[in-house]
Amino acid sequence: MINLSRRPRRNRKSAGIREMVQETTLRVSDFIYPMFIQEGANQKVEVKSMPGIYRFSLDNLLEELKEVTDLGIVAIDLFPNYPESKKDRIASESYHENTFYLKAITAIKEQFPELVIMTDVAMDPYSSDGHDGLVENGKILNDATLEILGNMSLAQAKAGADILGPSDMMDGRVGYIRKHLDTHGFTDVSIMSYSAKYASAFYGPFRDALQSAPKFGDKNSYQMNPANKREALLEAQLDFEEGADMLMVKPALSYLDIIRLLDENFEIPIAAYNVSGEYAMIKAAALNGWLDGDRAMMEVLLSIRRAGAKCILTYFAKEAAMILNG
Ligand SMILES: NCc1[nH]cc(CCC(=O)O)c1CC(=O)O
Ligand SMILES: [Mg+2]
Repeated sequence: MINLSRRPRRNRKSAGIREMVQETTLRVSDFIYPMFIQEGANQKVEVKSMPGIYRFSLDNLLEELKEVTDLGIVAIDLFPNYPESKKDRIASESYHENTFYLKAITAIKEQFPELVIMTDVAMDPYSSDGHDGLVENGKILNDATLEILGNMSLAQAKAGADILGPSDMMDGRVGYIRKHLDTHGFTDVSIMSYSAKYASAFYGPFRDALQSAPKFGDKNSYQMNPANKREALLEAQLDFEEGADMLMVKPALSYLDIIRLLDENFEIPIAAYNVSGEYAMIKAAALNGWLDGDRAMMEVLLSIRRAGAKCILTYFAKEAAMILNG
């Protein structure tokens, strides 16, 4: 026998001990479930590149939400899909009082008053240019976009949103939105800022889901360069100072170091967005029989928590909840 004073395997010798010493845990309430809504009735359309994820009309979404809330999921992030015919340069549909997205928020809140509803603040689903900001001569205008985001935010707050998620990456928008909300009496509406949002290939399936891909160019003049880390600190610092309640890193898996960095530097909750492409990757491999989808899913979610995220926006929310609930 070799004389070893440290045998780490002792802490792995039984299921009980392994559980006892487990450092990071996943809870169903860690998840925010992103969901897609479209206009119409009795619609449930599977997103091709996201098996198991659908675009629902409101009636079917309300049905689905029964299942979602029964699983113990406490929060959703709702994204609208608009037809090309409703889009314009200034995303006017986004703050039109009678638009189906805003009416849906109110209807969901009525039926599920306890459910936390997060909304997306950005122009892209409503923009004929498919960009998150206002386009002029091929350029994305920062300050003119803020005004539109302010209108959109106020409309979503009025509709009943609990948390607004500015995902546009314009400078100064958190402060602008905060002030606009406060001025109109919505001091209780929270902001979860997409603080470090990278220009990523992993948003592909989401843009399929919403038919929201940019009509020209790319998003590199507002979303961050995947090579940069210090810049994430600056973005987070600004959002913190401007009044964000929570900071988000997006995507999650290629940016675990950024999650950790923000968690170590800020005293507000850090969220991570396990994005559409990260979901699609695991689904595709699992459907091919190339890996165990359930195990890969749980491992990935745990890694995001371990890196320091308090909550995780994930399309896996339902499936992971089923496993966690046993
Ligand atoms: N403002 C748009 C927005 N909000 C959330 C996502 C991506 C989410 C995902 O891939 O799951 C995107 C796409 C983009 O920036 O092009
Ligand atoms: Mg910023």
